[in-house]
Amino acid sequence: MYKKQAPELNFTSGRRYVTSSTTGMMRLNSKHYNKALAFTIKERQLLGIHGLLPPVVRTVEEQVRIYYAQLVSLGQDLAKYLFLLNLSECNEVLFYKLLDAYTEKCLPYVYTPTVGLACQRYSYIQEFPRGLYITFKDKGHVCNVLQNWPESDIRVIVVTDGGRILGLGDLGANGMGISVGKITLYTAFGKVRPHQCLPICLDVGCNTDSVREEPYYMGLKRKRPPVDEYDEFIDEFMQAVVKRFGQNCLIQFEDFANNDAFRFLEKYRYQYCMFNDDIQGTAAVGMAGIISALKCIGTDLKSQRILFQGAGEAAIGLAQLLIIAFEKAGVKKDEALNCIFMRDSKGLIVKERLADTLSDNKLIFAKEMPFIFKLEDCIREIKPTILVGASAQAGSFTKEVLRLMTSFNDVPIIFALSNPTAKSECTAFEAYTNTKGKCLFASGSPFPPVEFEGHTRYTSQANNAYIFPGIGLGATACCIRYIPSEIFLIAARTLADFCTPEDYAQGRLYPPLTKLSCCAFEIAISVITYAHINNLSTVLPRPTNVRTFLKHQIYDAKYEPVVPPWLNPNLNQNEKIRDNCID
Ligand SMILES: NC(=O)C1=CN([C@@H]2O[C@H](COP(=O)(O)OP(=O)(O)OC[C@H]3O[C@@H](n4cnc5c(N)ncnc54)[C@H](OP(=O)(O)O)[C@@H]3O)[C@@H](O)[C@H]2O)C=CC1
Ligand SMILES: CC(=O)C(=O)O
Ligand SMILES: [Mg+2]
Repeated sequence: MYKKQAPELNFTSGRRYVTSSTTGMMRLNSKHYNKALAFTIKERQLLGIHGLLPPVVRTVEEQVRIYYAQLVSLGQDLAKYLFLLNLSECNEVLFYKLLDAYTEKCLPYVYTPTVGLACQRYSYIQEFPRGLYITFKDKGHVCNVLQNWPESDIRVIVVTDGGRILGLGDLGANGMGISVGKITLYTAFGKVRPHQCLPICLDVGCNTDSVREEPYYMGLKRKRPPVDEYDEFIDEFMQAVVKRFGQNCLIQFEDFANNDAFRFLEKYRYQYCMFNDDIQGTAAVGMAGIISALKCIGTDLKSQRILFQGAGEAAIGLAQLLIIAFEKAGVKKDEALNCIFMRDSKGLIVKERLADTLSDNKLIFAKEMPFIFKLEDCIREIKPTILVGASAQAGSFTKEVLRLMTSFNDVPIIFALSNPTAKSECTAFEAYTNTKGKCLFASGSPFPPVEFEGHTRYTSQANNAYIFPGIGLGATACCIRYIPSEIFLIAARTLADFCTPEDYAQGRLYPPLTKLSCCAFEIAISVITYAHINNLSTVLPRPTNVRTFLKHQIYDAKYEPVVPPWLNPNLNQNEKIRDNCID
C-alpha cells in the first residue's frame, strides 16, 4: 500500500537513515533515499518495489562508472550541467559519489565555467525547487517565506542577489545558479550534509535590460530598489534567518555587486555569522597562491611589489589581506601599502584622482605619484613582481604585458582570477608562451595543461572553492559567533601547506582539485582551533579532540540499508506494528 505522507527523517548521531514508514515509491522518488539499481532484491521486496526495477543489482561504484561514462558521452557543456543537476535531484548519494570519484572532470560542469553559462540560461533551467527565492515583494514577510523551506536544521546559506554573477554582470534572479553551485561544493568538499545547506536568491530586480526584458525571464521585471529600501530588506532577511535557523547559521554572501557587497560586509561582519566569499574567500585563495609562489621562488613577501588589474571585491579583498600578512611579517602598514598598487577601469589609483571620489576601499591604496592610464605603462613604472587580474576584462594581460613582466622578473607571478574562462585576463597558454615558460601562473577557471619546450605545465585554479567549504564547515561545527579577517589568513596558510615539492615542480601553486575535501577539512580544523583560542566558539564543553569532533560531524555520502520496521530500534512499538501492516 502506498502511503502519501512525506518520508520521515530521523537522526542518530547526526546521521540520516531510512525508516520503514517511507514507502518504496517514495524512496525511489526521493533524492535523499533513492538507490535506484543499488536496492538489493531483499530491500525491493521489503519495500514493495520488486519488479519496478530490472533484476540487476549494482554497487554504487558500478553506478558511478556508468554515470560517468554517460556524462562524458554528452557533447555540450550545458548538457553535462543539466545531466548532473538532474542526477542531484534524483539520487543525492550517487551525485556526491560521482563528484568525489571524478572531481577534476565534473567540477567544470557543476561550477565555473559552466555554471556561468547555466546562470545566463537559468530561466529555462529552473524546474525543481532547488533553493529559496525571496523577492522584494516579500518585504515584511521574509520570515514566512523562510518557513516554507521544508528543512529546519539549516547550517549554511549561500545567498546571492544576482548583482554581479562571476564576471557576467547583473543577472538578477538567474543568479540562483551560483548559489546552487556553491552549495553543491559545500556538501561535495566541505561535507556539510545536503539537507543542512540552503541556496537562496534574493530577487530584488535586475538592472541589465537585456536580462530583465527577456521574454521568459523568471524574476521580477523591475529595476533594483534604492539603497535605503534595499538595506531595510536585507536587514529583515538577516534577522529572519536568525529567527528561523538560529544565530549560528552561516550566511555566505555571494556575487553581490561591488558597493552592496562591501556595505553588507561592513555592516554585518561582527553582528552575524557571515562572510563575503568574493571579498574574503578570494583573498584567502589569492594569499595561499602568493605564499606558494614565494616558497617556489625562495623569496619573501617583504620584497614584493603587487599590481592589481581591477580594484573591486576580489582585488581589494586580497589587498586588504596582504596588509595583514605584511604586518604579521613585521612590515608597518604604511610600508605595506607602498608595495600594493591598484588599477581600476579609469587607470592607476593615485592621489591625483581624488576628484574622482574614490571609494574609501580604494582610497587607502591611492599612491602619491603621477597618474598612469595604460596597464603596460603602469608595469613599466612600478615593475611589479606579482600581477593579479580581477577585472573581468578578457585578454587584458596582453602579449606585451606578459613580456614586460618577464623583462625584469626571473619568475613573474601572474594570477588571472576572473571568471568564467571567457573573462580570464589571459589563458594559461598565453601566460606560459609569452613569458618563455618562466611564470608561475594561476587562474580562476580551469585551463588544460600546457606543453612548453618539452615540459608539461599544470595550471592551478586560484578559486575560492579551495576556501569557503572549509571556512563554512569549521564555522558551523564550532558554532562560531563571527568570522574575523585573520581566519582567512590562517585558511590561506593551511591551504598553502598542502602543496608538495612535486606540485611546485609541475608549476602548481595549489594542491590538485582531488584534495579539495582534505583542504576543507584542515581549514575547518584551523578555524575551530582559532575560534577556541579566541573565545569565538559557542560549542561547550570544548571538544578534547578537535579532529574526532569534526569527523563525527561530516557527511558521508553512502546508501543506508533499509531497515525492516520490526528491526528498527528507533521506532516505538505502535509504529512498528502500524508500519508492518502498511508495508
Ligand atoms: N577566482 C576567484 O575565486 C574569484 C574570481 N572573481 C572574479 O573576479 C572578477 C571581478 O570580480 P569582483 O572584484 O567581485 O568585481 P567588481 O565589480 O567588484 O570589480 C571589478 C573591478 O574591475 C575593474 N575594471 C573594469 N574594467 C577594467 C579595466 N578595463 N581595467 C582595469 N580594471 C577594470 C573595475 O573598475 P571600477 O572600480 O573602476 O569599476 C572594478 O574595480 C570577476 O570576473 C569574478 O568572477 C571574483 C571572486 C572570486
Ligand atoms: C569564484 C567566484 O566566487 C566568482 O568568480 O565570483
Ligand atoms: Mg563569487
